[in-house]
Amino acid sequence: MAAEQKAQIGVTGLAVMGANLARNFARHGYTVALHNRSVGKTDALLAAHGSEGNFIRTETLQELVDSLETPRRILVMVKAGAPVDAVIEQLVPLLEKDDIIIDGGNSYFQDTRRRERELAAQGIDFVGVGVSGGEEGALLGPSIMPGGPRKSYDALGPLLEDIAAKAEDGKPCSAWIGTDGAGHFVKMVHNGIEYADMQVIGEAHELLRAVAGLEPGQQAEVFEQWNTTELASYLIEITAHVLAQVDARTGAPLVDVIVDAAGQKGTGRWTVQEALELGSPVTAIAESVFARALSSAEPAMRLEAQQVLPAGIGGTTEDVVGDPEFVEDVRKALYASKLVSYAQGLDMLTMAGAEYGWELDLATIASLWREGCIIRAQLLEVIMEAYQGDAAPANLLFAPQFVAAIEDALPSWRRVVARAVERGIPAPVFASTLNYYDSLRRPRLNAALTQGLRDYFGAHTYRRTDDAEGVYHTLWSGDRSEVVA
Ligand SMILES: NC(=O)C1=CN([C@@H]2O[C@H](COP(=O)(O)OP(=O)(O)OC[C@H]3O[C@@H](n4cnc5c(N)ncnc54)[C@H](OP(=O)(O)O)[C@@H]3O)[C@@H](O)[C@H]2O)C=CC1
Ligand SMILES: O=C(CO)[C@H](O)[C@H](O)COP(=O)(O)O
Repeated sequence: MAAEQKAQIGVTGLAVMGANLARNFARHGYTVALHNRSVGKTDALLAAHGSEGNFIRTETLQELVDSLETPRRILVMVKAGAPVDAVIEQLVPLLEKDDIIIDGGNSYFQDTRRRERELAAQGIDFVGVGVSGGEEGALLGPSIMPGGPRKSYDALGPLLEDIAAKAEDGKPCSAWIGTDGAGHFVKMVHNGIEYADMQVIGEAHELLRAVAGLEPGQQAEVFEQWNTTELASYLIEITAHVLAQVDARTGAPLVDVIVDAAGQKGTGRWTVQEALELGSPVTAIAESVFARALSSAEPAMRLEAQQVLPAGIGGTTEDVVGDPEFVEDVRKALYASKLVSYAQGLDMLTMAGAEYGWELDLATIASLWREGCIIRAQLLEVIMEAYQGDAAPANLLFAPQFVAAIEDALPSWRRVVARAVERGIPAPVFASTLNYYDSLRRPRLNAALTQGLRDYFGAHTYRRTDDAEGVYHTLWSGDRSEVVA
């Protein structure tokens, strides 16, 4: 390669994601400058894949900066958190006005907002970009959710759209999401939905075994079949693969030798923390985060619980081994629960848009999630259509096609939750999504009594159903007459 040739994009951080994104850019004809803190990863990438395109090897950030055409585009793919700040701190003195730093990791969106503010003051565009698709997606086409200043997308968009996954209609799964941390926020909620999707699939897996008596290998066939229905999605597809996998060491299903303690890196937890701040009821995501915590936080307590806590099962319910009707019930319940968790996540995006001044377009977001990302699913095509046009539903569940789907699934959904409760099989997402659904449609909620109690012990006041304006208090410790507060 000619020494003076400049790269169109630089990537620093060449672990799984950075290396594969760099290769993806190179495969699309871009010259890519490579940098990693420890040079070993750079050399390993070049040794294994250097022939895939034009790469420029650099050892220092100064070399990386010098190898790029201006305005520079530098993709940072290092561990989220302090490493991102460390890299920015080292890069900034080397950059010029209008250069762009792109953070493609799973950064916390408030960090992204802060970084954008700080760098804008120095004339540098900082773009927080959500990237989903894991190792394979990064190489073959991820879903890309860029935030940051709108003008930065003019310089970045064409590159991102080139390497992004393409939906069935040929549209790239990359589009500008909104200012500052909007891209990372949307990726965070994507991951929250990913948690809920995986948790409810896990609940279905447990019920298929405990109630329907299906072993993992048989369940793999069930999931494979479900993947030909409206449940069709990447996570259902790979569930079939994982359940079919036999452990070479023991001959048992691999899933049975994996320790039942789920890890988490933070994006699900952040989604719930932020939902609490916004007052957004993402119950499916919250239950999923807590289910992972319960599985892993206190193993000794779980062991003791198995010894000391009774099941209290009355023996009124029987297994329905191999019963195709129960399997179909689980499938329909899974679809309904999935719809609710998407509805909750999208509602959270609407609330966040209002809070942070982002004009989040739910049709665009659904369109970006159609391919490339972990939650990609046939359903997202339908969700995208539901939000297109002027008559977008206030809640995803109100879209006519989903009202009909839920109506069809409801008897199954209720049977599955009832069966899980009767049998003492945990199904927090199946149950919490059904509770959300029933709460949403119930004319009166028990919140009225909560308000009465709050007024009783803390004079917190309440509003009356027959007076839209007034705020009232009952003199609970006096004569119990009502006064205007
Ligand atoms: N793995 C996945 O499936 C996905 C990951 N992401 C996100 O993408 C980002 C990258 O993920 P992944 O590829 O898995 O890599 P990791 O999150 O494991 O990060 C490893 C990389 O970070 C670098 N690094 C760590 N600390 C520093 C530091 N202080 N200064 C400079 N470089 C540092 C490492 O350099 P060195 O080699 O020198 O140690 C290495 O290149 C993360 O934010 C992750 O959450 C997003 C989507 C999917
Ligand atoms: O962003 C991702 C996929 O979209 C990553 O795979 C993420 O790390 C998954 O989260 P966790 O490790 O908490 O399960």
